[in-house]
Amino acid sequence: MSAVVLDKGVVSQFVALTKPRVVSLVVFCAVIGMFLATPGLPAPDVVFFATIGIGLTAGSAAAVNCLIEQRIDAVMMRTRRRPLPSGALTSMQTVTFAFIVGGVGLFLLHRFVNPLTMWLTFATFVGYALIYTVWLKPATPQNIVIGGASGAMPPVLGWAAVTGQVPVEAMLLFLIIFVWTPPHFWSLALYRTQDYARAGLPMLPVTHGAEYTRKMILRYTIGLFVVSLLPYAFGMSGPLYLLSAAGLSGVFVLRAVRMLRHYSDALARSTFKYSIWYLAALFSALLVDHYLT
Ligand code: HEM
Ligand SMILES: CC(C)=CCC/C(C)=C/CC/C(C)=C/COP(=O)(O)OP(=O)(O)O
Repeated sequence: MSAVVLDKGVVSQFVALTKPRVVSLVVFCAVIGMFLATPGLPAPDVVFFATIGIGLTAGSAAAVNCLIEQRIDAVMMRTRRRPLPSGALTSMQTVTFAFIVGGVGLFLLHRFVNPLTMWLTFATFVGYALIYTVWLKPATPQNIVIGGASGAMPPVLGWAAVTGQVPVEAMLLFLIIFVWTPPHFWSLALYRTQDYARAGLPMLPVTHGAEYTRKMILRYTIGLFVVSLLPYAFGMSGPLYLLSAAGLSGVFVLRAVRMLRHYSDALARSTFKYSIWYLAALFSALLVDHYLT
């Protein structure tokens, strides 16, 4: 048994279950929320336990998603090599892992951070691992718009961890990720449409076609342009952030325009990658602005 547990290949399969790259950005946004929540520096122990607790719970949510979607993952080119469809891990191993990792995460939040953060993180877990995965994803092309609410929670969790409250500033950051999620996901869905069609999932390009999806991406990036300026409008950030947000969001809008006019899978793929750098850079700008201006 211990030989199996210590096997390096098995460990990397468990790590893969947690969707580590997605969770890294989730945790990054939560940590930025922690630093923005206070004029000085947040207590190091709170930052430490909140980061680990939110990261573990998010990883557990991703593992539950992998468990529930293993049959779907098996028919999509992008996901068929994941630990469950490839047979590297069993459902039982995944349930046990998700239960332990999520349980430890929530325990740390309750014991060393505060109960509000634990409950909000638990609600985020339920929102993604159950409501989005089981109910919304197979039911409606608006799945990621509604489900995006749980993906938008990380800065709120960070803020709650440090202050025990969820003020309007935290909700502005929620709004930014909420409006960012559709162009993030639909850019990928455009060049993965065949995958989603084969899996029978009602993603927007499958149900409404590529051109409609590209129009919606443009609308959301314009919305994101406006929403990304709100931290400045609300006096939460200064001119350094304003310039960064306008530049980053402007490039996103231009990319959406280009995708609408001259579509190629390569452009959609690079726009998807841009969406990830966009969020990381926007949140970094919030942080730099917070301490420098
Ligand atoms: C409901 C909301 C969301 C949906 C439906 C969604 C969908 C996706 C999908 C399908 C992928 C490709 C994953 C893969 O190839 O394994 C992806 C990648 C990614 N997502 Fe999202 N996403 C959402 C929210 C978020 C949020 C909130 C963040 C971070 C704050 C995020 C960060 C990332 C990152 C960093 C990647 C790249 C992973 C890699 O390079 O392997 N996503 N997303
Ligand atoms: C508890 C907590 C803080 C949770 C954070 C919420 C979270 C994990 C948000 C990210 C959402 C995500 C990984 C979407 C992938 O979509 P998908 O599952 O449809 O993608 P797939 O096709 O690659 O499985």
